[in-house]
Amino acid sequence: MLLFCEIENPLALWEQFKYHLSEDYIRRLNNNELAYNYALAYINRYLTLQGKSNRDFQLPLPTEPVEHLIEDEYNYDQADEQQIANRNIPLLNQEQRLIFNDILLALNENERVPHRLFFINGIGGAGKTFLLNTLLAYLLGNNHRYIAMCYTGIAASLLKNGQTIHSSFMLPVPFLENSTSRIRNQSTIADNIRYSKIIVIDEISMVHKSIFNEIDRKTREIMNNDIPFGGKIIIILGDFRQCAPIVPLAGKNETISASVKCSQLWQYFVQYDLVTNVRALPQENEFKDWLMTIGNNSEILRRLENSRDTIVKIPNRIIVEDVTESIYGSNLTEHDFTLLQKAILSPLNIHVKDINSVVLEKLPGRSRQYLSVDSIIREDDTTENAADDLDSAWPQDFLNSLDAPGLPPHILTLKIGAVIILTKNLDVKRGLCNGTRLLIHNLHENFIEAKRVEESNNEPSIEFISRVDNIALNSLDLPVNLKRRQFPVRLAFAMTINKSQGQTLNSVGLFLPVTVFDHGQLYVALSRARSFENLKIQMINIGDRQHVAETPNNHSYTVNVVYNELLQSSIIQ
Ligand SMILES: Nc1ncnc2c1ncn2[C@@H]1O[C@H](COP(=O)(O)OP(=O)(O)OP(=O)(O)O)[C@@H](O)[C@H]1O
Repeated sequence: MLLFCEIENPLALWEQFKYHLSEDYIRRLNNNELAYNYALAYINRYLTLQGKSNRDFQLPLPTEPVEHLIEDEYNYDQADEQQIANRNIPLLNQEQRLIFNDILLALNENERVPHRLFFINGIGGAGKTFLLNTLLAYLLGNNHRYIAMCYTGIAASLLKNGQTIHSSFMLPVPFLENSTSRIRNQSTIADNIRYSKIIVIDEISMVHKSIFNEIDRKTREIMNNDIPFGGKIIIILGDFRQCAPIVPLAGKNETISASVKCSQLWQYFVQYDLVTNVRALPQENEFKDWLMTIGNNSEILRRLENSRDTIVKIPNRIIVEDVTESIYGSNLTEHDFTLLQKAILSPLNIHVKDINSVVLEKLPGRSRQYLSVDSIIREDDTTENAADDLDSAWPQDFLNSLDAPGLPPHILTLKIGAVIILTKNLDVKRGLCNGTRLLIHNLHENFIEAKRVEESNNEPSIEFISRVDNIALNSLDLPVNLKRRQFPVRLAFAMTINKSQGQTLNSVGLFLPVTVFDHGQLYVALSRARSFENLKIQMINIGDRQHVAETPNNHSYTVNVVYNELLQSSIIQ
């Protein structure tokens, strides 16, 4: 609430509810005043992870130094973790075991492994998460501290004590070329980094080089030395066939240059490969092999003249005329959880929106509209006159018409039974992240009830989503920043390919009214599916760039964009 709901008087709220907020501590400590201190310290620690503190909300700080006494962010039972590690270590396959053993040798400063920087190059389904969680359980089982972070909240929620990179290192959003971490060297977060032996960064292909360099700079500063990453063991993981860091309006060179492979630090990493797909069933191997040819761009039908793009074959058996009909059929029913396993992907937002409206129509029942309240973010010292000027320069109608990736729409049209996606990290630890998909259970005036199915638990859990302030910082190409008060959700029967990275789906439709335009997009879209059987593609003929075969003997084909430089082990600039 403090972070997203602009509460007018947080102190009054605290005074009214402090007993309830501190109940657990009161029961344990039998001392109300001390318990309030613990609760305030807990709130402050949570806010610190988001770059704020109690002071920002006029809330008191604890009057006694209890910060170090509140439960550790690390929520674990050492014996349990040891058990998990003991169970999983014998299961590691040869590739996983080699990496695991080398990391332990580095941890024990054994001279057989003199390097401390590991890059694990893994295709999807090669067991990266399994290996990581085994390693993390081993570390916790032996009381070693670590930091596990990912580019997206969704991936972070799959790792034990995982967090996003931005919150682990308190990086501003957006992170600009000369932005820096806001961690104070004397803070608990700095201590956590100081005493962690290992730092893990997953989804490394999406991480911008300047973020990577800043993590290195900050770690050296905290460790007070000049060794790469302060001498810590760094484990980075990823698949560079997937989408690269997002750089607005970037061409090929800017995109490549934003990759961590172009950082000076890349040369110090030792590469390990995980190439065996542990997840694929034998009957899916043909599909996996085809995916690799797309990801590596190794079977090119032809090259387009004067273009970086290449043309690849698409098997005719997965081409359909109407992908919406193929994936969703004619009618949908409410409370159908299988919808969460389906999605139609497309390169551009405009087409995604159209499909979402079409599929929403297929659901029975009346739709409900929620309108946002939009405003321009004002500086704290804006005078009343200046505020009036701002309001007349940026009228409501114009603000309402703005749309930016990551921002919910001004007019949000929903129905019970619709699939939605969160546009904000609400609670990474509980898996409520930017990218989490949920099914609407009920719609109310001031909140939405939605259900999701967690991987570890087949019983759907119910979540309550309320309106929050959604901020579009520097993403609208405007000299001002927009604040939109709206439920942080969008419809998600369809989504953009970039947004789908990291999603696992049982039934995937790909809609290509335009061809893909960025590195890795075709591979990411196709690899959301697990076999040819659950993948359907609808394409529109676009000259020599994309074509649907008229006869079974003809090829269907489309554009594939792969920057080979990103697939090489190092990039010479
Ligand atoms: N050594 C192993 N023994 C038993 N099961 C394993 C092993 N390695 C991986 N698995 C299982 O294989 C499946 C795929 O592994 P995992 O999710 O770790 O792959 P991944 O590389 O993280 O995939 P993705 O990149 O697609 O998320 C999971 O169900 C995992 O539990």
